[in-house]
Amino acid sequence: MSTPAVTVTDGAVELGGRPVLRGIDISVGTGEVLAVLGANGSGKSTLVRTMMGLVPTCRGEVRLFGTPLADFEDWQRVGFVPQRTSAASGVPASVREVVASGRLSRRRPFVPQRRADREAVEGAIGAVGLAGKARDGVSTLSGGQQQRVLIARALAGVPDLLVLDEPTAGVDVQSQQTFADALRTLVVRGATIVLVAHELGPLGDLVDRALVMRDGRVAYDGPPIAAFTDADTTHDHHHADLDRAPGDHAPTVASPLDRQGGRR
Ligand SMILES: Nc1ncnc2c1ncn2[C@@H]1O[C@H](COP(=O)(O)OP(=O)(O)OP(=O)(O)O)[C@@H](O)[C@H]1O
Repeated sequence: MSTPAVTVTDGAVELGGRPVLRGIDISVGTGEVLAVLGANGSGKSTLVRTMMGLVPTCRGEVRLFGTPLADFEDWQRVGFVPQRTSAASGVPASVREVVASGRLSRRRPFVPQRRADREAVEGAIGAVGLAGKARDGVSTLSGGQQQRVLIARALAGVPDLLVLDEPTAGVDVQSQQTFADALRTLVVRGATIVLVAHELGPLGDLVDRALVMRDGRVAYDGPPIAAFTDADTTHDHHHADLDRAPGDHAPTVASPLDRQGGRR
C-alpha cells in the first residue's frame, strides 16, 4: 500500500487555552478525495490548518507523505487554499501574477516561464472562471473572486495534495461545476484532495469519503452519505442536518462521542 498523503495520529490542539481538537486519528490515502464537514465551530478549519502545520498540536503527530511535519520539506507538492479572508485585498498584483506565483516552486530561478507554466496558469485562471479578469488587480475583485484567485494559484502548482477550506462558499453553481471539473483533472492525475465544506454541491460526485467533525472530534468517518452531500440552500438548515445525520444514518457514528459521554 502506498504511503498516505496525510496522517494525524492522536492529534490534539488547544487554542486560547481551550481544547479545539481532540483524539484525531485520520489517514488520507493517496488519490483520495476527503470532505471535512460539520457545524460552525466544530473544528474543520483548525483540522486542515493543523495538517498544514499552521496550527501546532499539543499532542499527537501529523505526517505528510509519511514525513513528520517538522521534517517535511516537499511543500511544492502541497497546495493550500485558506478560508476566504480579506488577505488578498490591497495586494497590488494582477490575477495572472498571483496565479503565476503558484508555479514558482516548480520553476528554476531566473528562467523565463516555460510554455507549461503559462498553460498551467491560463488553465487555472479559466478553471475558476476568471479568464476575462486575468489582467485585473486582485484588490479590485470581490471577496468571492479573490478566493477563486487563490484556488487558481493552488491549481496552477498542480499539487499532489490540495487542501481547500470552504472553496465554494458563496460561489454560484456554474462556477462550482467548473471548479469541480478542474479538481477532477487533478484527481485523475492521482492528487489527494482534502476539502472543508458546508455543502458539496457539484463537488459531491468527486468525494470518496466524508469526515464529520463535532466539538473538535471526528464524529463520522466513512462513505459520503446523501444527507451530508446533498446541496442545500441554507447553512443553518444544513448544520441541523449534520448535527442529526450521523446518529440517524450511520449508527456506528455516534459511538466515539458517546464513549466520551459527549463531553466538550
Ligand atoms: N485562534 C483561536 N483562539 C481561540 N479559539 C479559536 C481560535 N481559532 C478557532 N478557535 C475556536 O476553535 C473552534 C473551532 O474553530 P474552527 O474555525 O476550526 O471551526 P470550523 O468548523 O472551521 O468553523 P466554521 O464552519 O465556522 O469555519 C471554535 O470554537 C473557535 O471559536
